[in-house]
Amino acid sequence: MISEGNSGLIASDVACRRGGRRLFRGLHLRLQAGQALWLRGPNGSGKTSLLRILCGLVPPAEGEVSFDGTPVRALTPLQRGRLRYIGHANALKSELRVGEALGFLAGLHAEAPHHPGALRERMAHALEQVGLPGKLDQFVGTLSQGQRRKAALARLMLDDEPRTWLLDEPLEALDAHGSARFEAWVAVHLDRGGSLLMTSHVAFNSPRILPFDLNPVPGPTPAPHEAPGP
Ligand SMILES: Nc1ncnc2c1ncn2[C@@H]1O[C@H](COP(=O)(O)OP(=O)(O)OP(=O)(O)O)[C@@H](O)[C@H]1O
Repeated sequence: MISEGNSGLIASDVACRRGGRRLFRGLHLRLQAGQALWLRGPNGSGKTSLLRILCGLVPPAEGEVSFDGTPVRALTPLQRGRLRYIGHANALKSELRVGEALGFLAGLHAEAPHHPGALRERMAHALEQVGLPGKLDQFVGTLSQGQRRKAALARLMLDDEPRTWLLDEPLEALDAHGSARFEAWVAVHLDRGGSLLMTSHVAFNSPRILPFDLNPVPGPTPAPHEAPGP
């Protein structure tokens, strides 16, 4: 049964403006436990902007977004911790070792402090799952692009409870084996009651990730001198 407390991510009548131009409007979306959506649209149509609106990083120009019944911009840190956003940037500092960078991210949303030994073991296991065994003590800056992407995705393996994943181009820079692994994790994640909204310009096979097309509003492109917005 769906109650406010597990209603998932809901966008109602959302519009987005960037750089003085309306990208989309009237967007309705619902993402519940066990569901996965593939957000599709041409370059510049607003997919990244929508992901950032959905996780509360930027407000929509119109409309509302809620997560389990709470407006997404008013989520407590604990509630926000149930949303996992991974953008184009991997949020792993080059000068840190992989284990330090992942440990920092894991600590950000932890409901209780991790025991350092247990966390190290879990991170090592997560890295094995993404195909980076033994990389815990390697500096992030020495990883290849694909390895960095895999390390960022390893963050998703550190959660006890299934979360709502908002992933911007998770397959970017992954090899065929990495993509296949990703699809396998998604299947397990959905079976556990997690959910996923992802963008991808790379084709993939998972029939469980249903297409969701972002229909841009036709209109003039902004003047090149226009200052970027927040
Ligand atoms: N901070 C900003 N200030 C001004 N304009 C922005 C800003 N962020 C994005 N835009 C503009 O908004 C539009 C949509 O960008 P966005 O990154 O959301 O598109 P996208 O669909 O994710 O594109 P891609 O497929 O290339 O990743 C682009 O025209 C971009 O230039």
